[in-house]
Amino acid sequence: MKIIGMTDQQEAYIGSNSRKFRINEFLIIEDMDQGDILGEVVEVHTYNRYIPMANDGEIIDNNLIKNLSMLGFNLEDGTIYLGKIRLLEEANYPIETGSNCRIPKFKEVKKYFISTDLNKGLNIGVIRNTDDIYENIDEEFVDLSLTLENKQLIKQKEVPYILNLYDMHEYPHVGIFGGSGSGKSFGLRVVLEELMNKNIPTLVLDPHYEMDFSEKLKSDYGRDYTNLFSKFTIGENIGIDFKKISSRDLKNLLQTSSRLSEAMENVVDNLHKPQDSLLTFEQRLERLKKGQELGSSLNIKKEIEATDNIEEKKYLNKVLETYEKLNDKSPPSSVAGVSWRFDRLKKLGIFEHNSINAEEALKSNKLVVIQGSIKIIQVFSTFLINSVYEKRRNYKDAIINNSEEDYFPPFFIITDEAHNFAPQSKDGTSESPSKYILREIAQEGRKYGVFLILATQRPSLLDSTITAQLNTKFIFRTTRANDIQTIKEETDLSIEQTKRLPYLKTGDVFLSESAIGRTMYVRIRAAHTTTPHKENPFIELENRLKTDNNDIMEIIENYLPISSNDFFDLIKEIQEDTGMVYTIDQLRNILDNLVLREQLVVKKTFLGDKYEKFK
Ligand SMILES: Nc1ncnc2c1ncn2[C@@H]1O[C@H](COP(=O)(O)OP(=O)(O)OP(=O)(O)O)[C@@H](O)[C@H]1O
Repeated sequence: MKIIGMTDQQEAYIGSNSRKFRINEFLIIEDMDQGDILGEVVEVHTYNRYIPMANDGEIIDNNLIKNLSMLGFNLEDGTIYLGKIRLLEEANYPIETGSNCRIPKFKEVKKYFISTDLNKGLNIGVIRNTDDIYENIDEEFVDLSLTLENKQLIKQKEVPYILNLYDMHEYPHVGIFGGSGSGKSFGLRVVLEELMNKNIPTLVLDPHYEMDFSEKLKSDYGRDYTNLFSKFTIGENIGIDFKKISSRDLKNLLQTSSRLSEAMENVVDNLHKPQDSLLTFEQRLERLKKGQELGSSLNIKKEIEATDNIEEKKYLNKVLETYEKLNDKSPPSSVAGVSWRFDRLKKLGIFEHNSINAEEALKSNKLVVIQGSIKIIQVFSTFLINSVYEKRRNYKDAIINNSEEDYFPPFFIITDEAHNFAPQSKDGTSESPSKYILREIAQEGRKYGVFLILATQRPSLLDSTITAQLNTKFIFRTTRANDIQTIKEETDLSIEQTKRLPYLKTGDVFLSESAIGRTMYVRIRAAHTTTPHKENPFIELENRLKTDNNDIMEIIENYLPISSNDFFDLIKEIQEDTGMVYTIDQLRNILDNLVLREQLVVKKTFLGDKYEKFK
């Protein structure tokens, strides 16, 4: 392996008669004057003079070919392997043409690959094309994980990629970008497992209901995560204490079913009082509606006079009081709009629970998964994130102000589909309630030890203020031009790497950590746990059909052989025996289906069709 052609202080071309170069592999150039210099292969080509190909002029020009001959390459001898090598650190002078190149030893390059101790980092995967270096790696980095290639679990054979957790104090937030099926959710799962391994309190918003860690991929691979996470579903076992919400929170919550008009927003502002309980708010709303149904103060007063029932009188007096206070500012149509939205919200069960258990789980260093639809998570998470962020902030501020405040730990907030929680503003599109708190954390969370990991298929739709604060980025396969454009602007990916983005294999990722200042080509390790949605839907359908058919066969078997003339009596019999009711057509369909699945055979007789067991 030799340096060929024109060189400069950053780049050089390399050629070999026998060794193929691989993209992203690391090589040492033994520069005759400057000593050993480390570089990374960023482009690879092969050249064969007997099979000339049009080239874009980047590498192979006539000068280069002359140069190759002068350096002793035998051009008559078939293929020459060529590569472009980029130095990790700029050299003082252009690299000497003709210098030899060699594969580095692990200890020579360790500092470029491993930026932290194992116990201070997250074991994310392996650095691609480092198998030569892995051969003499330190013992502590051997067999840290498996990779999953073509559905096979493979022993580690490359240098591990350890994401520097402790450096997040300085470079706090992470973006995970990639198109559909590129391996984003899988990568997120690996990061979450690693955070659980380190007992880092983490709040995960899970609109896909996929973040469960109870099922292991393989019994002897990775630890058991069952006790390290708690899962909550909004409306089922987590919700909002109504007493704690502000009018703004309530407006946001009401928007989940559909947008509030300005008039409706005013109704909420007038109707909601601080410290309202669910009951006091509901009663006030109901009284206003009742007053508006009666139509005027005079009508309400007439009703009061007309009734002898003391309770009824009391109630109507309150109706009158509410009506006189609020009617002017509350058009009945807007009150009705608020009222049905409120009923819908209540039906979600969101006010029947609080978030104390989730906050306690965070305080005991667990990973807390919040599940629900995107819309409901948008609103609920705004409330929850505000609440926990405030607790953490108060605690940290209290230390500075020498005052007392309950301890609340540093924590991560993680979400998939982040562009839904913090969308980039475009004229006329609606904002997400969660955007402002996420933006605030993106800008000042570092001060308080609150970190974001935001995953999205559509980086171009994510709020750009937030994107700009994401210091570490995982970039999986991306094909959309405008997302690639955003990635170009927001990361330090080289032109060659950007060109490769649409072709990356699922699970391969460009990982760019500000702390390192360089982008690595990494394969995400096999996760220790599996997603609950792993079943192929077509296999699910097939299994379902099999079970249905077996169930029905168990019933039908008792009545065989069956003649089509007896269908009517048979239906009655089946109903008496099992309670199942079929029409003649349904029964015929069932039997024909069992024939198709070779559980029955049908014979044509002069008395009609006769169904018998398949032998
Ligand atoms: N690192 C990996 N190693 C092996 N297989 C992987 C890896 N990452 C992803 N896969 C497989 O590829 C498939 C798609 O991955 P994943 O669900 O993570 O995609 P995604 O980018 O999140 O897509 P979407 O945004 O549509 O949910 C999964 O079945 C997963 O098992």
